[in-house]
Amino acid sequence: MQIFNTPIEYLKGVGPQRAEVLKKEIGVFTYQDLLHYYPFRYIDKTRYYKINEIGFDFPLVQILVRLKSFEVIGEKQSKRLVARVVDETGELELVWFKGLKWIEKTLKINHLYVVFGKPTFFNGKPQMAHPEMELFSKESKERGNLSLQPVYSSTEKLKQFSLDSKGIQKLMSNLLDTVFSEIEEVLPSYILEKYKLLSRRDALLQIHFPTNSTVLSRAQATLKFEELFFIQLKLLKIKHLRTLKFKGNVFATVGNKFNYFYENLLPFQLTGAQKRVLKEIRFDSQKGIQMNRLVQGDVGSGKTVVALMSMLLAIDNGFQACMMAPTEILATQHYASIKSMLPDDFVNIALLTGSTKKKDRKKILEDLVIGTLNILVGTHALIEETVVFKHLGLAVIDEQHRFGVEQRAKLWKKNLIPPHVLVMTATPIPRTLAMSLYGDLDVSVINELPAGRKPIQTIHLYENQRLRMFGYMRREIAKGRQVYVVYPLIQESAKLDLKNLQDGIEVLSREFPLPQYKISIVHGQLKPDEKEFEMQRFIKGQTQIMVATTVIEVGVNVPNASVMIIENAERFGLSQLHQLRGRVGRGSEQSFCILMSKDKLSKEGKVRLETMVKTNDGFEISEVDLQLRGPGDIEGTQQSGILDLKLADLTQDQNILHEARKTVLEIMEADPELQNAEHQILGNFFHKHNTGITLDKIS
Ligand SMILES: Nc1ncnc2c1ncn2[C@@H]1O[C@H](COP(=O)(O)OP(=O)(O)OP(=O)(O)O)[C@@H](O)[C@H]1O
Repeated sequence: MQIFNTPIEYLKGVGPQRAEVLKKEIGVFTYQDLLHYYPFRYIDKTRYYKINEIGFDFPLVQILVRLKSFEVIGEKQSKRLVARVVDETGELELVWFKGLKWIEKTLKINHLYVVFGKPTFFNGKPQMAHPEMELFSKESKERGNLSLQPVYSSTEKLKQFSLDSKGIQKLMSNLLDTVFSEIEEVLPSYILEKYKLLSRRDALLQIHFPTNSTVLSRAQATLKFEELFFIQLKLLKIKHLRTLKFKGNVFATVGNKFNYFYENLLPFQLTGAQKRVLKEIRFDSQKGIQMNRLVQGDVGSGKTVVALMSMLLAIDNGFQACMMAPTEILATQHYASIKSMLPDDFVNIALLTGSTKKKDRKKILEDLVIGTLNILVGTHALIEETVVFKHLGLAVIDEQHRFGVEQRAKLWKKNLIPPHVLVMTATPIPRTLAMSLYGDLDVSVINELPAGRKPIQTIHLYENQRLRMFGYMRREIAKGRQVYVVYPLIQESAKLDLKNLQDGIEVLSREFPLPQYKISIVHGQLKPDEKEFEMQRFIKGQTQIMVATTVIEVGVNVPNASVMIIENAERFGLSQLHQLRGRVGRGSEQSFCILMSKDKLSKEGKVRLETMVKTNDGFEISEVDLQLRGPGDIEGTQQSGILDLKLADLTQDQNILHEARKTVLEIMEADPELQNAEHQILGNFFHKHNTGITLDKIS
């Protein structure tokens, strides 16, 4: 095993200088790092193309040509090296914009070259920019036998040390010579057989030196499976260790508060999905095992009431509960909506945020320690050291996936027996991401909207159709409804944001003048109490229009609002648009979402707006979002470690992820300690590669 940790300078063909560049440029420090430096594509080398075959939109090709001439032309930015190459059918231009000096030095007139690249047409002539090229030699003829030529990504700096794709491949060949016999299997053989995976040795060999495309696909599938399998194993192992280490508070009874609320106070019938999720929570919380559950529900699906009833359950069993929200506005909103559902002296409930006054804060903390405070709602202020509960039984985190495994663990530090944890997310997360990001949690889904909701109608309008937008606003306000108008927040320029907003307000105030119409304005530059004041005016129905930057994005609940207008909608991400739209359609009347955009949209911007018009389904939207942006840009993924994926791609490899997770679940069910003979191999891998999972880490 240790051989894989050998520093890369010891590999034949590397040495100290190249080692430095490999480390700096592509993070390759050890043999192992290089072994997992996979090609990012393969060139079909079964043939050489002729220049006169090259057409528009051609794939990567390999051609055999003679170099006739080259020269550096242009100034500054447009400075480039242009080379003229020919074969018996025609002439082609090769162009480089970077690394000119280096390339110029290596080119040899009248020699034969093998050139790879993606051809295009420029000014009517075939051209190839930044091609890879090597002198034609006996060796390249032989390597031509490899029908699929791997391409490794390289950098200008690496190339200066002859580590272009070919150079890296040479190192790979040396590496495999050295370590091949040491590569050990990591997956049990029954899994390899079941999924027709290659042995690990073959997979690693084939991914770097593929014999043909069929074997290559199997090699890729094998390594992807392995990668995703071990992430899942890690997550589910955390979960298992947690159950071993922590007893859970037992919520044995469904008591008076819960029942009274359900029978007398609940203003509507729970949906089937809400009931099911509550049942799951009740079942979990009476087992004596700490609950860690994710409740996923689309916007407006009624998560707050589920959270509240779970908290009542905790209180009925002699515990306290807390609810944590990512922003002050949201925490305040949760606090207000919970209070509004309960009579005054039903439970003791308080709000704690960064702007709670010193005196109030002191009283809250005292009540918390002696246990007279039942529910504490707040922001991240709740996990500060000074906040001490007498007996915290349940923590609800309304988190919009801002918390990863480790952050959640912070909450548990507060208690000998950690509280049950309920994570609520409104933005639907694509299934694959949810599995990876929250793989250690049990998942409940509220997949049903309250009865009587009409699907929101979404309309996309361009600037020259603004009058129609005013029309919608007037009509709805005349019916007694309220309207949101939202402007994007351009983080880099708070001033510009404000200007945008102010211009918008000016126009709106002209169209909707006082005293008939009243407008609330909320933006990031206001103090918390000013924001709160403006929000309250709108919530209470004293104003009909709420103009805001995206501060209202999540969680605001004004059922009477029926129009959501989003200005510069093309600037928003899909999940944000969906969240914003979710602020309307929360009552029983027909609601509208109007997406205002500029005329010229990018391709992606167009897809986003079309998707919004087409569907109201948050899960569908999140899948499109994942495809457009990739997992890296989706909030929360940073902390999860799933971005370190070397090969697997969460968008394309959903099936593999699914199967990997299923396999791990079966293993953890049957043999959680990984002691069976067939699973020892997994235990070994786990310990050797230490994935960072120890009891300390999760305590
Ligand atoms: N079963 C139900 N029947 C009717 N109305 C309901 C039901 N459950 C919740 N509601 C109402 O629907 C609205 C949305 O509920 P809630 O605020 O809990 O949604 P949410 O899931 O938190 O959504 P978001 O993430 O968008 O804030 C509220 O006005 C709430 O009172």
